[in-house]
Amino acid sequence: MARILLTCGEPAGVGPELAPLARASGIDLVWLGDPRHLPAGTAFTEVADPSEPVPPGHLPVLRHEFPGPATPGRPDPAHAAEVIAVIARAVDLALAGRVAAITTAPISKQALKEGAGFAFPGHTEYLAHLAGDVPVAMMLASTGVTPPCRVVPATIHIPLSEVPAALTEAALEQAIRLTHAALIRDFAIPNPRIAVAGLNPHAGEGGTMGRTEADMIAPLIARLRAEGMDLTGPLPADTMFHAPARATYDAAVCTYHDQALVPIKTLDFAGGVNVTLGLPFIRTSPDHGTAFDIAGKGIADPASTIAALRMAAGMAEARMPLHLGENIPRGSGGVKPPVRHQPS
Ligand SMILES: NC(=O)C1=CN([C@@H]2O[C@H](COP(=O)(O)OP(=O)(O)OC[C@H]3O[C@@H](n4cnc5c(N)ncnc54)[C@H](O)[C@@H]3O)[C@@H](O)[C@H]2O)C=CC1
Ligand SMILES: NCC(=O)COP(=O)(O)O
Repeated sequence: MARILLTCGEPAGVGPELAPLARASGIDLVWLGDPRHLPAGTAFTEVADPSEPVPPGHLPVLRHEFPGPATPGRPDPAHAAEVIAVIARAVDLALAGRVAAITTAPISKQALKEGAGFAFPGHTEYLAHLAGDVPVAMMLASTGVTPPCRVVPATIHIPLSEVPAALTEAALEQAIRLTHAALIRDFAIPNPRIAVAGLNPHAGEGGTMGRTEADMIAPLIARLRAEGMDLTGPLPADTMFHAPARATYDAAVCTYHDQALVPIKTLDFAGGVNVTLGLPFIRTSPDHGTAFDIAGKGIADPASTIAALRMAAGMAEARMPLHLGENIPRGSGGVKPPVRHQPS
Protein backbone atom coordinates (compact mmCIF):
# COMPACT_ATOMS: atom_id res chain seq x y z
CA MET A 1 0.00 0.00 0.00
CA ALA A 2 1.15 3.55 -0.69
CA ARG A 3 2.32 5.59 2.28
CA ILE A 4 0.19 7.90 4.39
CA LEU A 5 1.21 11.51 3.85
CA LEU A 6 1.58 13.64 6.98
CA THR A 7 1.57 17.39 6.35
CA CYS A 8 3.83 19.66 8.37
CA GLY A 9 1.00 21.95 9.50
CA GLU A 10 2.03 25.17 11.26
CA PRO A 11 5.85 25.00 11.50
CA ALA A 12 5.87 26.93 14.80
CA GLY A 13 3.43 24.45 16.35
CA VAL A 14 3.91 20.90 17.55
CA GLY A 15 3.40 19.36 14.09
CA PRO A 16 7.04 19.01 13.07
CA GLU A 17 8.16 17.40 16.35
CA LEU A 18 5.30 14.88 16.19
CA ALA A 19 6.34 13.54 12.76
CA PRO A 20 9.48 11.64 13.87
CA LEU A 21 7.64 10.35 16.95
CA ALA A 22 4.87 9.00 14.74
CA ARG A 23 7.41 7.43 12.40
CA ALA A 24 9.13 5.79 15.41
CA SER A 25 5.82 4.14 16.27
CA GLY A 26 6.20 2.08 13.09
CA ILE A 27 3.74 3.83 10.77
CA ASP A 28 4.80 3.98 7.13
CA LEU A 29 4.37 7.69 6.54
CA VAL A 30 5.96 10.32 4.37
CA TRP A 31 6.24 13.86 5.78
CA LEU A 32 5.62 16.87 3.57
CA GLY A 33 7.42 19.94 4.84
CA ASP A 34 10.69 21.79 5.21
CA PRO A 35 13.33 19.60 6.93
CA ARG A 36 14.71 22.72 8.66
CA HIS A 37 11.55 22.65 10.81
CA LEU A 38 12.16 19.13 12.15
CA PRO A 39 13.75 18.82 15.61
CA ALA A 40 17.55 18.86 15.53
CA GLY A 41 18.95 15.37 15.14
CA THR A 42 15.92 13.91 13.36
CA ALA A 43 17.03 11.02 11.12
CA PHE A 44 15.39 11.70 7.77
CA THR A 45 15.90 11.01 4.09
CA GLU A 46 14.58 13.25 1.37
CA VAL A 47 12.56 11.43 -1.28
CA ALA A 48 11.47 12.55 -4.73
CA ASP A 49 8.52 10.18 -4.78
CA PRO A 50 6.26 9.50 -1.77
CA SER A 51 6.85 5.73 -2.03
CA GLU A 52 10.64 5.83 -2.30
CA PRO A 53 12.36 3.50 0.20
CA VAL A 54 14.45 5.05 2.99
CA PRO A 55 16.93 3.53 5.46
CA PRO A 56 15.31 1.80 8.46
CA GLY A 57 14.24 4.25 11.15
CA HIS A 58 14.47 7.27 8.85
CA LEU A 59 11.60 9.68 8.28
CA PRO A 60 10.90 9.95 4.54
CA VAL A 61 10.60 13.65 3.69
CA LEU A 62 9.08 15.23 0.61
CA ARG A 63 10.70 18.65 0.71
CA HIS A 64 8.51 21.72 0.66
CA GLU A 65 10.60 24.86 0.78
CA PHE A 66 9.59 27.56 3.29
CA PRO A 67 11.07 31.07 3.46
CA GLY A 68 13.15 30.17 6.51
CA PRO A 69 13.47 28.29 9.81
CA ALA A 70 10.65 28.36 12.36
CA THR A 71 10.60 29.58 15.96
CA PRO A 72 8.48 27.28 18.14
CA GLY A 73 5.47 29.07 19.55
CA ARG A 74 5.80 32.08 17.25
CA PRO A 75 4.06 31.67 13.89
CA ASP A 76 5.75 33.64 11.12
CA PRO A 77 3.36 35.41 8.69
CA ALA A 78 5.91 34.77 5.94
CA HIS A 79 5.22 31.02 6.29
CA ALA A 80 1.45 31.19 5.93
CA ALA A 81 1.31 30.82 2.14
CA GLU A 82 3.50 27.70 2.23
CA VAL A 83 1.44 26.11 5.02
CA ILE A 84 -1.56 26.46 2.71
CA ALA A 85 0.42 25.23 -0.32
CA VAL A 86 1.46 22.09 1.59
CA ILE A 87 -2.20 21.19 2.12
CA ALA A 88 -2.96 21.71 -1.58
CA ARG A 89 0.07 19.63 -2.58
CA ALA A 90 -1.01 16.82 -0.27
CA VAL A 91 -4.46 16.81 -1.85
CA ASP A 92 -2.95 16.65 -5.35
CA LEU A 93 -0.89 13.61 -4.31
CA ALA A 94 -3.93 11.94 -2.75
CA LEU A 95 -6.16 12.60 -5.75
CA ALA A 96 -3.43 11.20 -8.03
CA GLY A 97 -3.31 8.05 -5.90
CA ARG A 98 0.38 8.59 -5.05
CA VAL A 99 -0.35 8.45 -1.32
CA ALA A 100 -2.94 6.24 0.35
CA ALA A 101 -4.39 8.99 2.55
CA ILE A 102 -3.47 12.27 4.15
CA THR A 103 -3.15 13.11 7.81
CA THR A 104 -2.84 16.80 8.48
CA ALA A 105 -0.89 18.35 11.34
CA PRO A 106 -2.57 21.34 12.99
CA ILE A 107 -2.64 24.78 11.43
CA SER A 108 -3.29 28.10 13.09
CA LYS A 109 -6.34 29.51 11.37
CA GLN A 110 -5.54 32.94 12.71
CA ALA A 111 -1.93 32.83 11.45
CA LEU A 112 -3.06 31.77 7.98
CA LYS A 113 -5.73 34.45 7.81
CA GLU A 114 -3.41 37.19 9.00
CA GLY A 115 -0.38 36.00 7.04
CA ALA A 116 -1.95 34.99 3.74
CA GLY A 117 -5.61 36.02 3.80
CA PHE A 118 -6.65 32.37 4.05
CA ALA A 119 -10.33 32.43 3.15
CA PHE A 120 -11.28 29.18 4.90
CA PRO A 121 -11.93 28.68 8.61
CA GLY A 122 -10.09 25.35 8.67
CA HIS A 123 -8.78 22.34 6.81
CA THR A 124 -12.27 20.86 6.52
CA GLU A 125 -13.65 23.70 4.44
CA TYR A 126 -10.43 24.10 2.42
CA LEU A 127 -10.24 20.40 1.60
CA ALA A 128 -13.89 20.45 0.50
CA HIS A 129 -13.02 23.33 -1.83
CA LEU A 130 -9.91 21.61 -3.23
CA ALA A 131 -11.96 18.49 -3.88
CA GLY A 132 -14.39 20.47 -6.04
CA ASP A 133 -16.62 22.12 -3.44
CA VAL A 134 -18.04 18.80 -2.35
CA PRO A 135 -20.34 18.53 0.68
CA VAL A 136 -18.35 17.50 3.74
CA ALA A 137 -18.76 16.99 7.45
CA MET A 138 -16.26 16.98 10.30
CA MET A 139 -16.28 13.88 12.49
CA LEU A 140 -14.22 13.51 15.63
CA ALA A 141 -13.87 9.88 16.59
CA SER A 142 -12.38 8.50 19.78
CA THR A 143 -10.03 5.52 19.67
CA GLY A 144 -9.42 5.12 23.40
CA VAL A 145 -12.79 4.93 25.12
CA THR A 146 -15.58 2.37 25.27
CA PRO A 147 -18.30 2.85 24.17
CA PRO A 148 -16.72 5.01 21.48
CA CYS A 149 -17.50 8.69 21.19
CA ARG A 150 -18.04 9.85 17.60
CA VAL A 151 -19.42 13.30 17.03
CA VAL A 152 -20.29 15.36 13.94
CA PRO A 153 -21.21 19.04 14.32
CA ALA A 154 -23.71 20.16 11.65
CA THR A 155 -22.29 23.68 11.81
CA ILE A 156 -18.54 24.02 12.20
CA HIS A 157 -16.27 27.06 12.47
CA ILE A 158 -18.72 29.92 12.89
CA PRO A 159 -19.50 32.28 15.77
CA LEU A 160 -22.02 30.90 18.23
CA SER A 161 -24.34 33.81 17.48
CA GLU A 162 -24.62 32.60 13.86
CA VAL A 163 -25.47 28.99 14.73
CA PRO A 164 -29.29 29.23 14.86
CA ALA A 165 -29.47 30.67 11.34
CA ALA A 166 -26.85 28.31 9.93
CA LEU A 167 -28.52 25.25 11.42
CA THR A 168 -30.87 24.72 8.51
CA GLU A 169 -32.71 21.52 7.76
CA ALA A 170 -30.46 21.06 4.73
CA ALA A 171 -27.28 21.44 6.81
CA LEU A 172 -28.47 18.97 9.43
CA GLU A 173 -29.66 16.50 6.79
CA GLN A 174 -26.30 16.68 5.02
CA ALA A 175 -24.44 15.98 8.27
CA ILE A 176 -26.70 13.01 9.04
CA ARG A 177 -26.40 11.52 5.55
CA LEU A 178 -22.60 11.90 5.44
CA THR A 179 -22.32 10.37 8.91
CA HIS A 180 -24.57 7.46 7.93
CA ALA A 181 -22.53 6.73 4.80
CA ALA A 182 -19.19 7.01 6.61
CA LEU A 183 -20.22 4.68 9.42
CA ILE A 184 -21.07 2.04 6.83
CA ARG A 185 -18.07 2.59 4.60
CA ASP A 186 -15.26 3.39 6.99
CA PHE A 187 -16.35 2.12 10.39
CA ALA A 188 -17.77 -1.28 9.36
CA ILE A 189 -21.19 -0.57 10.88
CA PRO A 190 -23.76 -1.93 8.40
CA ASN A 191 -26.82 -0.48 10.16
CA PRO A 192 -25.62 2.68 11.89
CA ARG A 193 -27.48 4.11 14.86
CA ILE A 194 -27.27 7.90 14.89
CA ALA A 195 -28.31 10.16 17.74
CA VAL A 196 -29.25 13.73 16.89
CA ALA A 197 -28.75 16.42 19.52
CA GLY A 198 -31.14 19.26 20.16
CA LEU A 199 -29.95 22.85 19.99
CA ASN A 200 -31.63 24.23 23.09
CA PRO A 201 -31.53 23.23 26.76
CA HIS A 202 -33.52 20.03 27.34
CA ALA A 203 -33.94 19.77 23.56
CA GLY A 204 -36.46 22.57 23.77
CA GLU A 205 -38.63 20.80 26.38
CA GLY A 206 -41.78 20.75 24.31
CA GLY A 207 -41.23 24.22 22.93
CA THR A 208 -40.85 25.90 26.31
CA MET A 209 -37.11 26.51 25.75
CA GLY A 210 -36.97 26.96 21.99
CA ARG A 211 -38.79 25.60 18.96
CA THR A 212 -35.91 24.43 16.69
CA GLU A 213 -36.39 20.85 17.84
CA ALA A 214 -40.15 20.68 17.36
CA ASP A 215 -40.27 22.73 14.16
CA MET A 216 -37.24 21.40 12.29
CA ILE A 217 -35.16 18.64 13.93
CA ALA A 218 -37.98 16.25 14.88
CA PRO A 219 -39.71 16.39 11.47
CA LEU A 220 -36.36 15.83 9.73
CA ILE A 221 -35.64 12.81 11.92
CA ALA A 222 -39.12 11.43 11.15
CA ARG A 223 -38.55 11.87 7.40
CA LEU A 224 -35.17 10.14 7.46
CA ARG A 225 -36.50 7.36 9.69
CA ALA A 226 -39.15 6.70 7.06
CA GLU A 227 -36.26 6.04 4.66
CA GLY A 228 -34.98 3.38 7.04
CA MET A 229 -32.30 5.27 8.95
CA ASP A 230 -31.94 4.35 12.61
CA LEU A 231 -32.12 7.79 14.20
CA THR A 232 -32.92 8.92 17.73
CA GLY A 233 -33.55 12.46 18.92
CA PRO A 234 -33.65 15.30 19.22
CA LEU A 235 -31.84 14.47 22.46
CA PRO A 236 -30.89 16.87 25.25
CA ALA A 237 -27.16 17.36 24.66
CA ASP A 238 -26.25 17.42 28.35
CA THR A 239 -27.26 13.81 28.95
CA MET A 240 -26.28 12.07 25.73
CA PHE A 241 -22.53 11.57 26.18
CA HIS A 242 -22.12 9.50 29.36
CA ALA A 243 -21.18 5.87 28.75
CA PRO A 244 -24.62 4.19 28.96
CA ALA A 245 -26.02 6.85 26.61
CA ARG A 246 -23.16 6.41 24.12
CA ALA A 247 -23.82 2.67 24.10
CA THR A 248 -27.15 3.33 22.40
CA TYR A 249 -25.72 4.92 19.24
CA ASP A 250 -22.70 4.80 16.90
CA ALA A 251 -22.35 8.53 16.27
CA ALA A 252 -23.92 11.74 17.49
CA VAL A 253 -24.81 14.49 15.05
CA CYS A 254 -24.66 17.74 16.98
CA THR A 255 -25.80 21.24 16.26
CA TYR A 256 -22.60 23.24 16.78
CA HIS A 257 -18.85 22.89 17.27
CA ASP A 258 -18.45 22.89 21.05
CA GLN A 259 -21.55 20.77 21.69
CA ALA A 260 -19.78 18.05 19.69
CA LEU A 261 -16.12 18.60 20.52
CA VAL A 262 -16.25 19.21 24.27
CA PRO A 263 -17.39 15.65 25.05
CA ILE A 264 -14.86 13.89 22.85
CA LYS A 265 -11.91 16.05 23.86
CA THR A 266 -12.86 15.54 27.50
CA LEU A 267 -13.27 11.80 27.16
CA ASP A 268 -10.35 11.04 24.84
CA PHE A 269 -8.08 14.00 24.09
CA ALA A 270 -5.12 11.68 23.51
CA GLY A 271 -6.98 9.30 21.20
CA GLY A 272 -9.33 11.64 19.36
CA VAL A 273 -9.15 11.69 15.57
CA ASN A 274 -10.66 14.24 13.22
CA VAL A 275 -11.95 12.69 9.97
CA THR A 276 -13.37 14.67 7.07
CA LEU A 277 -16.43 12.87 5.72
CA GLY A 278 -17.45 13.23 2.09
CA LEU A 279 -14.08 13.79 0.42
CA PRO A 280 -12.96 11.71 -2.56
CA PHE A 281 -9.81 10.80 -0.59
CA ILE A 282 -9.07 9.91 3.04
CA ARG A 283 -8.14 12.70 5.44
CA THR A 284 -7.61 12.39 9.16
CA SER A 285 -5.98 14.66 11.72
CA PRO A 286 -5.16 14.71 15.41
CA ASP A 287 -7.91 16.32 17.46
CA HIS A 288 -5.62 18.93 19.01
CA GLY A 289 -4.30 22.21 17.69
CA THR A 290 -0.89 23.82 17.30
CA ALA A 291 -0.18 23.82 21.05
CA PHE A 292 2.05 26.89 20.78
CA ASP A 293 2.51 26.89 24.56
CA ILE A 294 4.52 23.65 24.48
CA ALA A 295 5.92 23.63 20.92
CA GLY A 296 9.64 22.88 20.73
CA LYS A 297 9.82 21.68 24.34
CA GLY A 298 9.81 17.99 23.44
CA ILE A 299 6.79 17.24 25.62
CA ALA A 300 4.02 17.07 23.01
CA ASP A 301 2.09 13.80 23.13
CA PRO A 302 2.09 12.06 19.72
CA ALA A 303 -0.83 9.75 20.63
CA SER A 304 -3.53 11.60 18.70
CA THR A 305 -1.35 11.96 15.61
CA ILE A 306 -0.48 8.26 15.75
CA ALA A 307 -4.18 7.39 16.16
CA ALA A 308 -5.01 9.62 13.17
CA LEU A 309 -2.36 7.97 11.00
CA ARG A 310 -3.48 4.49 12.03
CA MET A 311 -7.10 5.31 11.32
CA ALA A 312 -6.15 6.66 7.89
CA ALA A 313 -4.12 3.54 7.14
CA GLY A 314 -6.95 1.27 8.29
CA MET A 315 -9.46 3.10 6.14
CA ALA A 316 -7.15 3.03 3.12
CA GLU A 317 -6.54 -0.67 3.51
CA ALA A 318 -10.25 -1.41 3.88
CA ARG A 319 -11.08 0.66 0.81
CA MET A 320 -8.54 -1.19 -1.33
CA PRO A 321 -10.00 -3.11 -4.29
CA LEU A 322 -8.75 -6.33 -2.68
CA HIS A 323 -11.72 -6.15 -0.34
CA LEU A 324 -14.30 -5.58 -3.04
CA GLY A 325 -16.38 -8.65 -3.67
CA GLU A 326 -15.50 -10.15 -0.33
CA ASN A 327 -18.41 -10.61 2.01
CA ILE A 328 -16.96 -8.45 4.77
CA PRO A 329 -17.94 -5.05 6.09
CA ARG A 330 -16.02 -2.29 4.37
CA GLY A 331 -13.84 -0.20 6.57
CA SER A 332 -13.30 -0.24 10.26
CA GLY A 333 -12.20 3.20 11.37
CA GLY A 334 -8.63 2.04 11.66
CA VAL A 335 -9.41 -1.37 13.09
CA LYS A 336 -8.75 -4.22 10.72
CA PRO A 337 -11.93 -6.09 9.79
CA PRO A 338 -11.98 -9.51 11.43
CA VAL A 339 -10.69 -12.38 9.31
CA ARG A 340 -13.66 -14.44 8.14
CA HIS A 341 -12.88 -18.15 7.99
CA GLN A 342 -14.73 -19.85 5.19
CA PRO A 343 -16.31 -23.15 6.14
CA SER A 344 -14.42 -25.95 4.44
N1 LIG B 1 -6.80 20.48 12.78
C1 LIG B 1 -6.30 21.67 13.05
O1 LIG B 1 -5.59 22.24 12.24
C2 LIG B 1 -6.60 22.32 14.37
C3 LIG B 1 -6.05 23.54 14.61
N2 LIG B 1 -6.31 24.20 15.77
C4 LIG B 1 -5.65 25.49 15.95
O2 LIG B 1 -4.69 25.38 16.99
C5 LIG B 1 -4.52 26.65 17.58
C6 LIG B 1 -4.50 26.50 19.09
O3 LIG B 1 -5.77 26.03 19.52
P1 LIG B 1 -6.13 25.68 21.03
O4 LIG B 1 -7.57 25.87 21.16
O5 LIG B 1 -5.19 26.38 21.93
O6 LIG B 1 -5.93 24.13 21.17
P2 LIG B 1 -4.64 23.22 21.28
O7 LIG B 1 -5.11 21.83 21.08
O8 LIG B 1 -3.54 23.69 20.42
O9 LIG B 1 -4.14 23.39 22.79
C7 LIG B 1 -5.00 23.19 23.91
C8 LIG B 1 -4.19 22.66 25.10
O10 LIG B 1 -3.85 21.30 24.86
C9 LIG B 1 -2.45 21.13 24.91
N3 LIG B 1 -2.06 20.19 23.85
C10 LIG B 1 -2.46 20.24 22.56
N4 LIG B 1 -1.89 19.27 21.86
C11 LIG B 1 -1.10 18.57 22.71
C12 LIG B 1 -0.25 17.44 22.57
N5 LIG B 1 -0.07 16.81 21.40
N6 LIG B 1 0.41 16.99 23.67
C13 LIG B 1 0.26 17.61 24.86
N7 LIG B 1 -0.55 18.70 25.05
C14 LIG B 1 -1.22 19.17 23.98
C15 LIG B 1 -1.84 22.49 24.68
O11 LIG B 1 -0.54 22.57 25.21
C16 LIG B 1 -2.87 23.39 25.32
O12 LIG B 1 -2.60 23.48 26.70
C17 LIG B 1 -5.62 27.54 17.03
O13 LIG B 1 -5.04 28.39 16.07
C18 LIG B 1 -6.58 26.60 16.36
O14 LIG B 1 -7.19 27.15 15.24
C19 LIG B 1 -7.11 23.66 16.75
C20 LIG B 1 -7.67 22.43 16.54
C21 LIG B 1 -7.45 21.67 15.34
N1 LIG C 1 -11.76 22.35 16.38
C1 LIG C 1 -11.52 21.45 15.34
C2 LIG C 1 -10.71 22.06 14.32
O1 LIG C 1 -10.38 23.21 14.39
C3 LIG C 1 -10.31 21.21 13.20
O2 LIG C 1 -10.49 21.92 12.08
P1 LIG C 1 -9.91 21.49 10.66
O3 LIG C 1 -8.70 22.31 10.48
O4 LIG C 1 -9.65 20.04 10.68
O5 LIG C 1 -11.02 21.87 9.76
